[in-house]
Order: sequence, then structure tokens, then C-alpha cells
Amino acid sequence: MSFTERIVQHFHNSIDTKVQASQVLPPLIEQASRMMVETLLNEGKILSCGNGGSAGDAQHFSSEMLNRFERERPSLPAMALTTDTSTLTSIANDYSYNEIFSKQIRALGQPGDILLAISTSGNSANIIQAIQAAHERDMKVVALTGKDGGNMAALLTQEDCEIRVPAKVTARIQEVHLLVIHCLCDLIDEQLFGGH
Ligand SMILES: O=C(CO)[C@@H](O)[C@H](O)[C@H](O)[C@H](O)COP(=O)(O)O
Ligand SMILES: [Zn+2]
Repeated sequence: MSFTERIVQHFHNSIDTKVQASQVLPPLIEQASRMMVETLLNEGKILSCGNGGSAGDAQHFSSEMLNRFERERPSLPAMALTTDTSTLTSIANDYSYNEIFSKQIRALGQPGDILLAISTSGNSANIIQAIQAAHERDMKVVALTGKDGGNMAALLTQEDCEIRVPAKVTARIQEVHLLVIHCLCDLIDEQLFGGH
């Protein structure tokens, strides 16, 4: 296979994954957006976390809340837990990498806030502990997952929402996660500032 064919194959795989996801995820994305709007209307905030590419997605979401998505509107309260390297390294160094998000949630999370927990496998230990900490703080969880949902899926309650991409390749799952994030931003703006 030439590099061009290889690249085209990536594009086609990504397109196919998005088509499959479009057939199952819309109701879950709508449900998650309504959860987030309810939190924001009640003076709550959205905390986000993930590892690697998903850390980028966590920051992508918070930046579009704090700044804006596509329309001019006031800033919305969100915070990625993946950016403060002094906090991340000190928690990992003094306690465990598994606690880098949960320790922050115990300090920052308030009842009614939402945790956006992103993991393509659903098995990253620090995301598992983040969800446990969020529940301890009476927060709800919106989980972006993939594969079989991993151990995260069993942790989620009826109050939470899991948006699980029907795919097994991490990169393809992440490509859908980013589209989901943009759908969430659009639906949040539409509910808060649009006609709905
Ligand atoms: O972005 C990629 C792969 O495309 C990687 O950096 C990936 O994010 C890392 O392997 C993460 O550690 C995977 O964690 P998770 O998605 O299973 O929670
Ligand atoms: Zn990636």
C-alpha cells in the first residue's frame, strides 16, 4: 500500500466510524447537553479531564466554554484539570498519578457541577478515580468513552451519561470525541442563547 492509499484508508475509516456513531449517539449527546445546560443555569461549572489526546479534548472543551464556540456570547464556567503542571506533578510525585484529577475534584467540585470524563478505553485509573471523586462531591458525570466502555461504564449511575463511540481504534474514537464536543458546544449555545 502506498502512503497515499494509507492516508486515504485512515480518512475512510474515520468517515465510517462517524457514520456509525451518527446512528447511535445523537440522543446521548442531546441528553448530555441538557445536563450541562441545567448545571450552567444553576450557577454550576463543568470540570474536564483525560489523558494524552483526551487531555487535549478536555482542554478543547473548556476553552470553548470559557472563550466561545461559534457565536458571540458570555463566557461559561468550565475548567480542564489537565493544565496545571505544578499541581499535576506534585500530586503524581507525592501521592500517585492515579490521583491527579480526583484530588483536584475534591477541592474544586461542588454539588451540581458536572465532570466531563474522557477515556477511549474507559480504563484509565485516574479517570476512574476522578469519577469516584465526582460522585462523592454530588456531581454528575458525562463520560466520553469507546470500545466496551471499560471499567468506567460500570461506575456510572442513572444520573450520569455515557457517550460511547462504537469503535475499537483509539484514534478513530478520539476523532468522534472531538465532533461530540463540538456538538455539545453548539447545543449548549442553542439552549442558552438560541431559539430553543
Ligand atoms: O492520542 C493518543 C492515541 O491517538 C494517545 O496519546 C492516547 O491518548 C493515550 O495512549 C492515552 O493514554 C489513552 O488513554 P485512554 O483514552 O484509554 O484513557
Ligand atoms: Zn490521538
